[in-house]
Amino acid sequence: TRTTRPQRLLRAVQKNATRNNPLSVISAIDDFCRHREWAMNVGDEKGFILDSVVNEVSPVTALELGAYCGYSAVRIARLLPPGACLITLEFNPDYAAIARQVIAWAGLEDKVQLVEGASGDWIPRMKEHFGIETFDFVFLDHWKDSYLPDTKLLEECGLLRKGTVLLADNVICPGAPDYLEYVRKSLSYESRFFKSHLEYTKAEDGLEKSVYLS
Ligand SMILES: CCc1ncnc2c1ncn2[C@@H]1O[C@H](/C=C/CNC(=O)c2cc(-c3ccc(F)cc3)cc(O)c2O)[C@@H](O)[C@H]1O
Ligand SMILES: [Mg+2]
Repeated sequence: TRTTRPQRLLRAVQKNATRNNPLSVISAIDDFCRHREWAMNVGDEKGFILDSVVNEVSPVTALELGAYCGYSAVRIARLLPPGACLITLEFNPDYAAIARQVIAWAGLEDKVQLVEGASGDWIPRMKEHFGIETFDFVFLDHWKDSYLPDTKLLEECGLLRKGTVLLADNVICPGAPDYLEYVRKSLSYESRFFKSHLEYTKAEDGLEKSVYLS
């Protein structure tokens, strides 16, 4: 096929969503993925849980690992208080280009800093490059075997503080067993599982919310 799925997803947003209306962008993507082509966005059911955690934390500094097409960046950024910002790391240039346009269509480019690069390279540079002391909220939704190493890297770089909330997608499907074992056994985290379903399907999945206790 000439176009890629992310390109067709972006076209659906530009066709069906209203500029500067994040909810219409979210709905356009959910409709596209439910009725046209499945894509690995966190989706509406798990997205509702993501929204509730973001609203509870009301983060001033937020980090996302893995932007893909920008769906969860729009879900998170639309809820941020004034002056707050979301940094999202995406190392696939094609996905990054789509995500930038989806975020711009939602009118949220002033609240989102999309960084094109690998999380392992950029996490150590958060302080000197973005002036970030610590993150209030981290959403993990990139390669599932990167969840644990990146969490340990965030700890080592002093980017987590007492009360920082980590929210991880897909802890059942595809699964992140080493990450789950770590946050559930470690005395540095208070962890809780939110049962849900794999986006746009009836398959079991869920989110793990882990509060760093330092
Ligand atoms: C190097 C570190 C690093 N640094 C920066 N960006 C990185 C990165 N590693 C990866 N990325 C980007 O993140 C995104 C990857 C996301 C990976 N997500 C799933 O695999 C997934 C799968 C299913 C599912 C698929 C098929 C099924 F049958 C069932 C379930 C459902 C889900 O919700 C899922 O999130 C892409 O944009 C990568 O370019
Ligand atoms: Mg996911």
